Amino acid sequence: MLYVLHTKLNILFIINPISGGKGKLRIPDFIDKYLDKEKFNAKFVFTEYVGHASELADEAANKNFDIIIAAGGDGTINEVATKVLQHNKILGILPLGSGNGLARFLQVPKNLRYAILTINRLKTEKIDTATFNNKSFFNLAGMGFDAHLSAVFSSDKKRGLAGYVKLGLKEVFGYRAQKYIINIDGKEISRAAFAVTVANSSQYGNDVFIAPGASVKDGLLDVCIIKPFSLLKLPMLGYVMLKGKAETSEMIEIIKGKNILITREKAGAVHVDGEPLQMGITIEASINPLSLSVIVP
Ligand SMILES: Nc1ncnc2c1ncn2[C@@H]1O[C@H](COP(=O)(O)OP(=O)(O)OP(=O)(O)O)[C@@H](O)[C@H]1O
Repeated sequence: MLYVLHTKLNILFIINPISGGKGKLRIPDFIDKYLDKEKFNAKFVFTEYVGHASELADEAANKNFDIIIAAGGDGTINEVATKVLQHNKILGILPLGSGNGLARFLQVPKNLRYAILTINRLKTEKIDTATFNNKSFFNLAGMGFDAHLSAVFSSDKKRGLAGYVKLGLKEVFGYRAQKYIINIDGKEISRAAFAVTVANSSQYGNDVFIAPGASVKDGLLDVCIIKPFSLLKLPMLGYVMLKGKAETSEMIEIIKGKNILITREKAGAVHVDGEPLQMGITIEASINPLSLSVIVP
């Protein structure tokens, strides 16, 4: 949908200063330089703690903001989009995170100037959103090694891709697969798995594809089961994901569905769009088709 404007739209940029590990103090000036002032009344705010983006987005939606921009990574998008969805507003993305999984799927330009010009054009599309128990997610949610790593990463001072890879390699050595019973639209399977990811979109970020065939417009979730593997095969797993070949690899099983119930051995870590949380033994995931308006190129 393309908007034809008679009055200016109020737009709030919620900027996470720690996303992606790079300084962002000059970002408001940069946005101001390229944003179309004929179309928008803009305000900028920096987040100060975990959960702050969600509070700011809720407050803005309750006031008269039409569009709320998440300037950060998937964690920031999660907080902002959850409130945008609740209030039926429009989400925009400036991909300033470490991985930028959803932004990459939507092909929002990584170049900040082009990403701002994308906002100026104001083309929107509806995308699917999903829930993981009572939490909304937009890119990926999961358990197993992914969740363990996101918990360790969140307490690490260094963000960015290099920090993530370094930590991943360190943590993978001590990690043991767990058993899961997974019910997908009424069909039950039992699997030992290194990780179970429920994907709305296709990648963790940085073009590492766990669900290359996933789409935010198909009304389906992709349940991706990484099977237990010998550490000698770790480079192969990396290769398969970087090449977008997870669907044909013997190391990963992918099943599409709408309503997923996962029962695991013990309660503990999960991740929702890369942010660590604790949940119980059973986790229910479901899809809300074409429920969120997002600015796209
Ligand atoms: N001022 C702040 N200080 C510390 N943490 C913050 C602050 N503002 C936001 N956060 C938290 O930062 C976390 C990481 O944000 P985000 O996911 O956007 O970046 P990232 O992890 O670098 O990128 P990606 O998810 O794309 O890999 C989120 O949990 C968010 O709540």
